[in-house]
Amino acid sequence: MSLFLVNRYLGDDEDGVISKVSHSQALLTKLQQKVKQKQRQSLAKQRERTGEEETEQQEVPSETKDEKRSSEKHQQQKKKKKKRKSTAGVLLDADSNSSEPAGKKKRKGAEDKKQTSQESGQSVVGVSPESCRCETEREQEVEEPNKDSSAATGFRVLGGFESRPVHKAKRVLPQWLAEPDVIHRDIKCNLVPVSSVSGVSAQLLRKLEANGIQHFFPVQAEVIPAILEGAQHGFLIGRGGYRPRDLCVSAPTGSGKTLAFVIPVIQVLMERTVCEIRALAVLPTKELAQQVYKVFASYAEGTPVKVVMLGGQRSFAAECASLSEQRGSVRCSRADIVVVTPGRLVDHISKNPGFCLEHLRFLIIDEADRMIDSMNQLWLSQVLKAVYCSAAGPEDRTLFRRTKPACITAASLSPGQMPLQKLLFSATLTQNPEKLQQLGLHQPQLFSSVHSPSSSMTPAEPTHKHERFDFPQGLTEFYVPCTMNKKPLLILHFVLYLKLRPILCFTNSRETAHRLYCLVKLFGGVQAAEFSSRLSPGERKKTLKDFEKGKIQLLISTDAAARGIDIKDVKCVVNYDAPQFIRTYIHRIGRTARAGKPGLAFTFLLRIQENNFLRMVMDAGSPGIQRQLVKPECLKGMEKQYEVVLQELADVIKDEKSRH
Ligand SMILES: Nc1ncnc2c1ncn2[C@@H]1O[C@H](COP(=O)(O)OP(=O)(O)OP(=O)(O)O)[C@@H](O)[C@H]1O
Repeated sequence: MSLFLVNRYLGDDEDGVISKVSHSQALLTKLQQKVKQKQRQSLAKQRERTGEEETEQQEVPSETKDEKRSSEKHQQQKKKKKKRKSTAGVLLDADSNSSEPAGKKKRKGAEDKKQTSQESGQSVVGVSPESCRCETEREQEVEEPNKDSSAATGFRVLGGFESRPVHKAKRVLPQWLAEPDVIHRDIKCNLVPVSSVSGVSAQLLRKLEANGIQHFFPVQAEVIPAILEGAQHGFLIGRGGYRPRDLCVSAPTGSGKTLAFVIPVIQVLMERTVCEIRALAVLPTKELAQQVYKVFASYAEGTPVKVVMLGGQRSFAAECASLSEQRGSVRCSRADIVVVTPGRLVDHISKNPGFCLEHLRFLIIDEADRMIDSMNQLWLSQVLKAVYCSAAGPEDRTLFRRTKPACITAASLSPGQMPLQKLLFSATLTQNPEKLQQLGLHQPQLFSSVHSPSSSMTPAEPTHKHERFDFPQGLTEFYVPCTMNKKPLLILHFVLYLKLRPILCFTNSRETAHRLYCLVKLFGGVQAAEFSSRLSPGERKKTLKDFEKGKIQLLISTDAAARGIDIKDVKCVVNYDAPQFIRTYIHRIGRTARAGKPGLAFTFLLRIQENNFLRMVMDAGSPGIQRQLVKPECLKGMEKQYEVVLQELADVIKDEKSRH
């Protein structure tokens, strides 16, 4: 049985006369006949009107008779048609009804056409087949408007073809970036008692309290439960057999992001039986890796969890020995958590056969935006290769297995998949989806405290031109208009007379840092130190320790200390050289006003730098930067000594250059 029946119009006679001829031929002949009839009919009418009827009768009597007959027949046919159409019209929608009957329109149109052709002097008598076809076409043209009318055809005409203005495509953020889980900005007003966050063991709670932590900061209160939730059925299998979502955390400098991953990772790994590398924390510099290692080690103490740091301070062989040992023919891991810099990580993946990442559960990427920028080192692809190197084949019968992430199907989830979860942290996490895409995130979830148009907008709104970041609540920003030669006097004025110490002072190059350090030392009266790649890792470590202990009043540093370094009670940050990029500015000033405490940030600006710098800061979402003028009289007293010191400095630098 056919589902659809297609009825074709075969003319008025459906008596089977044309059944032997092909339908199309029959239709064509019929149409041609009709055209002729119409032509004759209209000709006759015209003659009647112009009084030429008699003459015409003499000339073509037989034709006229025929015409009359055909005209009568035609009239009858039209009546029939009209009748049918009016019946069809009853079935049509109200909007398809035409005020004027279609047949009438058709006639009127045809008549109008004829009139026009006569006016233009065209003879209708003896119409050639060519002109006949032309006339037919014209008639069809006149009929066009009637085609629109569904009343004429009996079919409903569907709409939606009218042209509309084309709108320019808007750029939209993926939903997970546009609608993040919001982290409260104000630390002090949103403290959460540590005991009220479920899933943290009594042992860790005791440790937190012993370290003076009674409350979790907002970022910790949000992120710790989220990580624990992804591992609530253990670290070997995701919730419901699925891979947990990767997490991205964007919260201000000093807001406590380190503990937000340290606590849940240790909590999850405390329940492990076999020691294998299950968490890898990757940080851009040795100092930062050292700092994060310390926090991990402090909370892992007293638990079975073992933490190892790979930062290049020890020999490669010593690091290998700390990672695994050989017991007979079996390799045994000696680390559950490894804290590492990208360079050293790649070294161990490629050169250390005892470095096994096949059991990795957490990949923590701290200072994630910087790590994305250093992606050209290809460390991430090396890690993923090492994680999935022994991807099991179909013959594998182990309880849990590890296969490269692909489409989720019933078959792909059986046996259970050992998940790898990426955890990204930064104070200036990029919201550029193209950059984040390089990390191959799985159903990412964003935690952010940035209430900027770019993050609060709906996915349908365009992205904001400038990236916006969150600034620490307790921070007050200033800029100090100055000239190049007054900068050293200004910094001395800050330390000696304003007593803003300890000061962390940033320069744009290690040469400037060194010159300034030498100058301040020659000037005297200030305990100063420098911090840059001029120093060995050991010297840098000692310098930071002395600064933390309060032995150094003025630490002059390159951007080596701009990111992540957590030094308690830095009262003031000075940008001796204005930073070129907003991210650098945010990380530099974030060395003060940490953990909800107050702090001051000053930026020395030359006249030509003012406009661009201030615009950059305001565009980034700064709550406001105030102008701080230092009167020339305040510096007058130091000028004489400064001139002398400048002479000495030239000799010192010359001396140093000759020695190298
Ligand atoms: N719940 C808490 N209670 C009290 N102090 C805390 C708490 N959490 C973290 N801190 C302290 O706050 C300081 C800043 O923490 P942390 O270094 O983790 O900040 P961060 O967000 O990683 O900053 P950055 O972006 O600059 O790296 C540290 O000294 C830390 O000990």
